[in-house]
Amino acid sequence: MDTQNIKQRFGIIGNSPLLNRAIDIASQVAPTDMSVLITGESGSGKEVFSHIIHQLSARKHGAFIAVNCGAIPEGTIDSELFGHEKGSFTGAHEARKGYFEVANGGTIFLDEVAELPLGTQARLLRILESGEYLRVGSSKVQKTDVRIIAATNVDVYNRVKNGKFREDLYYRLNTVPLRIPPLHERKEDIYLLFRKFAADFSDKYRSPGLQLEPDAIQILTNYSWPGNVRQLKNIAEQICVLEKDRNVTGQAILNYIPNEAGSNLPMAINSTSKEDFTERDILYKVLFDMKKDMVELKKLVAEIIQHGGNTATVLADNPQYINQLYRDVELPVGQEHAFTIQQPTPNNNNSNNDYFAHDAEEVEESLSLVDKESDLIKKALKKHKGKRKFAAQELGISERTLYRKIKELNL
Ligand SMILES: Nc1ncnc2c1ncn2[C@@H]1O[C@H](COP(=O)(O)OP(=O)(O)OP(=O)(O)O)[C@@H](O)[C@H]1O
Repeated sequence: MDTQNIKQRFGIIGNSPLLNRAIDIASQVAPTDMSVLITGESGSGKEVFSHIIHQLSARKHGAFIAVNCGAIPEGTIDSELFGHEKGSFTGAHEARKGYFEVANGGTIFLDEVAELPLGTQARLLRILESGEYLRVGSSKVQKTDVRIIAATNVDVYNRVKNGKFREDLYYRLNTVPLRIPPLHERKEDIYLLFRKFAADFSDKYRSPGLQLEPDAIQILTNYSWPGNVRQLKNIAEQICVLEKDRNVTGQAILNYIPNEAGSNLPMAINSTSKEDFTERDILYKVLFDMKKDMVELKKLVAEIIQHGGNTATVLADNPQYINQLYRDVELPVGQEHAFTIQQPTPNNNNSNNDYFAHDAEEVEESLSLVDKESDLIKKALKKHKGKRKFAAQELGISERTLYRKIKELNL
């Protein structure tokens, strides 16, 4: 099947040489049964390519199972992939088939493969080498015939160097590397993709078609698209649904595209929207600090409970809580290092309780952080150009948790 036919069949939009090259490699490797490691930024189309490979292979009538390794908790991943025997761990009331058993004769797509724990990597290597595996809680060797397509948006070799990914597994998976180019390396495809998505969404929502002014096209093309095709699709949908004027100007487009620091967008962003962004930035920072305070407060309360309610001892032993919680507050002389929090009573207005009350207010406000969570995550991802590792660090959560939240919140 030639490149154009593949594009038509799988709904792939784009004409850039880099994209065409990736399609060529996928179609050449598809019938060989070799393992493929697909690399590419978030949202660039790795899963789409895994489907192409499966569908153009002799296994096309077999199962195709996509597993998001980053979203499955470490404690259950072996059982999900390889199955388990009844009673092999608390809660294993029944024996369960794993994906490798279910996909026998087909293909497994292991997305975010770099997130696999080392123990699971050893099991995976065994399957790749001999097709053999053990169910969790069993010593009976099982056999399966599954093709593995793995994908990652991080540099797996870097993980190898840091001892987080097995080198032998890396080479075994990477028999054929397939790189999906990010949108900023195929700018000529951006407008094409936008037009296709906008037309599809106009159909779906029965809204009139969109026309882009030249400056709007230029802005779309110059934007860096850290979330790649997925982000472009989301923005096309938003514009399609929200934009009243179907003749979309550059200024209108700017309302949908995140502001880029050191932006190379061709239009000057007017001063009001710039100010808005700055205010929003400050708000995010405040919310983020409040979330950190919440965590510190929770730790502090837990410590106090563990110490039978002896607040003074806990505070004296843990000055870091006070430093963190009261970093922006000038404490009264003599109380910088330790003070007791008394039970607040309606008439008790002493200075210690003022602090307590002050914090209680903040805690109350910070409850709304649940609603702000998705905004914060988006903001962190934008700030770190879609790099989940750094966004997770900034948010103070693990990369795995961030990954789960992105899926949960449908970001
Ligand atoms: N060239 C393309 N033409 C049309 N649609 C595309 C193209 N590439 C990707 N898409 C669409 O973009 C979205 C994201 O693609 P996909 O899920 O394959 O990305 P991914 O790289 O696997 O993402 P992640 O890193 O989050 O796992 C999907 O809706 C997919 O259909």
